[in-house]
Amino acid sequence: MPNPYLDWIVYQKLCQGEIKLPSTMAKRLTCQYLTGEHPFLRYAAIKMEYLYRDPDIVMYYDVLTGGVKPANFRISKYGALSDKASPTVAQVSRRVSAFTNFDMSSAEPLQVVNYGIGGHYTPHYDYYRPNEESITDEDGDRIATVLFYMSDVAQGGATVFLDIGVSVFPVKGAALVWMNLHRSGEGDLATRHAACPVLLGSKWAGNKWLHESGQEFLRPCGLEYQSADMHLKLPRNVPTTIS
Ligand SMILES: O=C(O)CCC(=O)C(=O)O
Ligand SMILES: [Fe+2]
Repeated sequence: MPNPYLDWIVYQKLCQGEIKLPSTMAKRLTCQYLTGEHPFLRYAAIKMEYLYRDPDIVMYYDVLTGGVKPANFRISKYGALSDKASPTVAQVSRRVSAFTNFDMSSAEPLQVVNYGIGGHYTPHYDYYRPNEESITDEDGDRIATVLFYMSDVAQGGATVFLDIGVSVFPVKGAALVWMNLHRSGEGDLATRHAACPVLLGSKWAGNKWLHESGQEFLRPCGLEYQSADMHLKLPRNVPTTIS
């Protein structure tokens, strides 16, 4: 486990956007317009930007153009919406499949969350740790996370990856996508992440967790297994001076 004191310092620095990626990683990051056969992509190419490689963390811009609005009849801090709930929710799923190319039949319902001032989420993994009970065994683990930013946040509210030193500040209408599992199916320890406190404004986010089942041909599994000490080899981006 990471040193809790250093972890706290790194968290704070990432939340303030003060940790830069090493140039070896920055050089590997590309931007492109996603085009393809899917009707949604033919209608409008999506801008995608790699924010990290292996684990791949990708931002897709303008994927929600006014599509999801919080309902005015029920405002709560948290809600899960199935595709059957409304055509808009089903449309979000279709859009995710258009830009990720993943199969949506094993995905969880869209989880919509609102963080007020001070709202945050402490560091965690989205996949099930070996000692945790899986809620959907038959569909496998959460292979990827799709995090929609449904609002801009005036200040704070970044999504940060503590062990690889990545900060992502919310951009309304964008979706952040990352792979949680190695190709072998084991959880990737480098995906440990947190939501930073909202300092000003409010943050609306939507989570869509994609599961392994149905992706066999879309993302073939690999044979390399994660060794027990793999986390020790992560490219840690711990600041060298602590003030
Ligand atoms: O809202 C965020 O930035 C991250 C949320 C998150 O990690 C989660 O809901 O699992
Ligand atoms: Fe998460």
